Order: sequence, then C-alpha cells, then structure tokens
Amino acid sequence: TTVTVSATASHPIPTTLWGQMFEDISSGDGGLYGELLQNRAFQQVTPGTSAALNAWSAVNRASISVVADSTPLSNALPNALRVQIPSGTTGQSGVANSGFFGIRVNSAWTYTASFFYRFPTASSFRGNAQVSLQASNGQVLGSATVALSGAQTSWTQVTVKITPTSSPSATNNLFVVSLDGAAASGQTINFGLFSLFPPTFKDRANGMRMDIAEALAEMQPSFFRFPGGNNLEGQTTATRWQWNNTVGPLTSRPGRVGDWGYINTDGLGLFEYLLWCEDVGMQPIMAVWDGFALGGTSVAEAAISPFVQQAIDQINFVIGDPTKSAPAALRSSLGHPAPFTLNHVEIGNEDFIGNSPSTVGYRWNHFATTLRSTFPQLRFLATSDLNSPVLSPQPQEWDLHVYQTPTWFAQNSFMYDGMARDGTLYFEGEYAAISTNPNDIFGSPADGRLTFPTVQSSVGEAAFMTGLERKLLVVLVVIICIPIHPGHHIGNSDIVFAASYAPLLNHVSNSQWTPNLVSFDSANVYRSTSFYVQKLFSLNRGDQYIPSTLPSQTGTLFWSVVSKQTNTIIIKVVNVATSAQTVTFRLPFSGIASTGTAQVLTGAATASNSPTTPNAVSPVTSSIEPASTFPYNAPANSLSVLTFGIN
Ligand SMILES: O=S(=O)(O)O[C@H]1C[C@H](O)[C@@H](O)[C@@H]1CO
Repeated sequence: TTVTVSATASHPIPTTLWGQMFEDISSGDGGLYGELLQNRAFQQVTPGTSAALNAWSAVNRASISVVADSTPLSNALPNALRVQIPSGTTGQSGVANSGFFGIRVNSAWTYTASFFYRFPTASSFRGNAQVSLQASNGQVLGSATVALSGAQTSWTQVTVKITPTSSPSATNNLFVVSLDGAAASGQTINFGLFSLFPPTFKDRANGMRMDIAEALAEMQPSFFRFPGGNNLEGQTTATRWQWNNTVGPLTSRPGRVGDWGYINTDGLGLFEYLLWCEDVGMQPIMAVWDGFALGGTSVAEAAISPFVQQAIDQINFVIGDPTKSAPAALRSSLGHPAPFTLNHVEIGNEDFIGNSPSTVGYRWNHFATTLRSTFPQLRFLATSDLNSPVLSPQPQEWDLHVYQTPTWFAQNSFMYDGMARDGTLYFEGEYAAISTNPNDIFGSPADGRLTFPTVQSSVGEAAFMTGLERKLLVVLVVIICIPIHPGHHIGNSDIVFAASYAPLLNHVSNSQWTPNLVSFDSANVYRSTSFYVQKLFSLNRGDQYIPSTLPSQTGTLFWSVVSKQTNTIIIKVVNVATSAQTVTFRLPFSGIASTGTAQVLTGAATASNSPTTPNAVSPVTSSIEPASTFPYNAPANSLSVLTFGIN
C-alpha cells in the first residue's frame, strides 16, 4: 500500500477530541471516589434488615442493628447504627466494615477516619473508642483512640488519623470501631456517617483515590462526560440523579438507588466532579435529566417545567452569577466564586431506549427551547436516534453511541463521512468493541462478550479512531456555509468534536458491565489494551490534520497523519490483519529528521491486560528512519504511532 501525504495541513484538530465518559457503574463509590467504607451512612436502606448492615459486622459479641434514629443525624441521613456492648465481655467489642471488597492498608499513608456518635440515653460512661485497621485475623495494622462520653446525647463528630505500621499484600482487611468490653459493658451507642479516607489526588478533601485518578489523568483527557449514562436517569422520576442532592456537606446528601443495582452515596457529587475536571484540565460535558426514567416513565408535558427549572439551577450552579442566582451563590459558598468552564450540556441520555422516543419530542422541545434561551452561550446535545424522531428546535449537537464487534469498528471508520453536513456537530460519546459475536453484542462471555479489552478489540477501536480524526477533511469545503455560532470554535472545522470509550472504569469484584477501559480492585489499577490505544491517540493528537490517500473502507490498514506545532509529524498506522503489512508513505516535507520514534501496541489478538496478566501488552517504543519515501512494516494486530521532526 502506498500513501501519498499532502504537503499542507487542511485544518485544526479539535482540542476536545479525546476525553472520558464517566458514570457510577462500579466506578464511583468504591472506585474513583476516595471513601474506603461501603454503606458508610446507611443511606436508602430499610432499618432492621440484614441488607441495611451491608459491609458491616459485629466484633466480639456486640449487638448491632440499623435504626431510624428518633433524633436523626440529619434529614438526609435518618439512619443510625445502634451498637450494644454486651455485659460480661472482655476485650474490644464493636463494629467492623469490610470496605468495597477489601481495604488496602499502606504504611506509607496516613488515613483519616471519622464518625458521628450519640448515646440515645445519657450514661456515666467515659472511655476510649479504638479506631483501627485490622487484618482478617484480628491483627491490628494501625489504630488510634478517641474519647467518647455518655453525656453526649446529641450527635457529634470525631476524627482521628491512622498511620499503619505495615503494608500487608492482603486486602481483606477491616475498619473497626471498638470499646473495651469490660469498661463499656451494657452501653448502647448510636453511630452515623462513618468515613475512612486515604490520601487523595491533589490532596482534595472528599477527593479521589490517587492511583485510579492518576491512571485517568495519564490519558490527558480534554473532557469528562458525567453523571451518566444510565446512572443519570433513575429507574423512576424519584430516583433520578438530582444535582442539589449531591452538593454541600455529606450530612446533606441522602444518596439514591442508582441505575446499576446498588445505592450511590453521592459523596462524589457535582462540586467534586467540577473540581476533578479542573484538576485534570478537562472541560465537563454535563448531562441534565430530561424527563425520562429508565423504568419507562416520562414526565407529562404539563408537568415538565419544574424539571426544566432544576436543570437551569444545575447549570447555574456551574456557571451562574453568585449575585443573581442562588445555586451560583451556593457554589461560591463552597469555595468557588468564579464560574467553572462549561460549553456543552447533554439533555438526557440515550433517548432511544424503550418508549422514550414517544415522548422525546416534547421533552426535548421544552428543555432545549428554555435552556438555549437561558444560556445562549452553551451548546446542547441531543441523545435520541439521529433525526428520529425529528426534534425541534434542531439539535446543534448529538451524542451517538455504538457498541459492536472489533470487525465492525475496523470496517466503519468512514461512519462520519456519510453524515449530513448541516452544521450539526457530533460527540461519539460511547463506543467500544465489546463482543466478537455480531449476533449477540450484549451477551455473556460464553456468547463472545469480552471481559477485558483484547488486542483485537483495541486495534479495531484504533481503526475507527483514525476515522474520527480523519473525518475532518470532508467537511472543510462546507464549513463556510455553516452559521458560526457565537462562543463555539466552529473554526475547528470538525463535525466530530469529541469521542470517548465507555464504560471508563470498573471494580473487578463487582462488575455491572464488561469490558471497561480501566479496571481496578481495592489495591491495584489495571490499564487495558484499549486504555493504551486511547492514551496513544490522546497524547499524540497533534493540532493540524494532514490529508493523505484514503484507506480502503473495508481494508485492513488504516492511518491518519497530523502535525504538531508545524515541525513534528505524527502518523498513526493501524493493521487489523493477523499478519504484518508494509505501508509506504510518500512524504513531501522538507528537512525530514533522520530518526524518529515508533510507539507500537501489538500482541496476540486475544491477549488482555487483566488481574491475572496485568502487563501482558503495553506500548513499546523504538526508533525509525523516516525519509521522503518511507516504508513502514506494521505488525499484525497493531497500532503504531510514528513521530518525527521536519523543518
Ligand atoms: O444498557 S445500555 O443502554 O447499553 O447501557 C450503556 C449505555 C448507557 O448510556 C451507559 O450507561 C451504558 C454502559 O456504558
């Protein structure tokens, strides 16, 4: 194959092209969000049930149960853990939490532990509670003590620091709050809102788990779509994600039954998401709920305006003027008086599921009409099937999703070339090769579903991604007839302004969906082969697109050429075949450097990075010798990123 490369760039690469899609799908609580205790505040549980005690257990004959406290810690947190220390016990007695399928204990860290307590009946008890991290055999790995008083009948919070004395490799450790059984014999104490935090990314209070945060930041994403995805929607209107329930003190956050089969604490809330975006240098692509819940209910047209108002308030929390808007004033009071960066707001999620198409017409109309007139500087994304039904007002942007086979991705890198050029911009908001079985994409592993990305799935995605980069070319000629929308860099001359693999992240011990870009357990992070594809594209995105001979749509070799600060050329070459192929580039540039680098991701088609083989496949860097006629031998099943200087 010979590829003739143009001497001049055709236009800029959108700066937002590569980023991340996030929702809590075994990825927020117990994952990116730093809290190490599961069911820390007994949110959304039924007192007196065993489910209410999820992740909690009694230590040394204590009697424990979740109660609806007659004096609730707060309106949002009405439940308490009642602990009765039995009479006649010796040794430490109390409660233990097993974390999210384990707790990592690291002696290099200082943990911050806290809880609220009160004595429902005043007592003369005065004594210490021991707050500790323990191995499963009871060995104390780290501990601190805090004085409790039986005179404390109203809620009070105590906080301690714990620096473990060892770092066991085992993670089936416990967080324990206990009292001396003899001294506390017969005492009854109510506890609420426990918390155990390790050090966090950028040392943020209520922040992110460092190793996961660092892995995500390593991809240098330009945007972060949140809070979903399905988890935005709720199974019912009442359980939808509501911004105002996720901000302010943790005692003001009731949590909610999420859409992935477990309770969300909402400790990772709107303010934490926005600070996270700033800390990583991403702009939000923020969703607002649009009147459809996944259980199939739609808000009636006549009842929709309060939900539109809630979306207005959510957006004002992000960008409003604190002197004019209460939500903006709330943002300011939390420590961020300046508005956050926000350009794109998504209205709903997958408004093509079930019966949502039957009501998306009026729902979109009310949300888009009101939000566009309230926030003319923002662009709003539709999430229904493209122009089916036809929406009014016409969407400025669409979020399209595709889950398919590796072969589908390799054969559809021209998907956007066929899109109508009418000024509409596209966000490929969710894409991933998830199954090798075209007849059962969403099936089980026995039917071809991937548990982790494989070299084959990742290279198929890479082929598709060269199309997302390349597609720029076809739109250039029509760019002049597109109304230039104020405040948007339509000069990027791009109809795909953003793309993100989904899902981003999952706990391997509690998956709701596979494969995922990054997996983790309580002590490790696993970077998949698709993570490396995303990272290679994101870190080598260039700033100008350079046209070249188009690949064959159904071939097995794909490429894209970009330049960076005019003096560097980056060629991405994808070979989806199971044998090596040579592609010869005819390079018209002057002053081609005699050496350059190749970063190559390749391996056996079915190879994966996983807990058992965490580093099976990762990019290998070697040198290349570019020239005006430059043959490159692309390995089987590979993505190669070739970089060299020109002048
Ligand atoms: O069941 S699906 O609709 O396929 O779920 C998908 C689509 C949805 O937006 C996202 O939350 C989820 C996994 O990424």
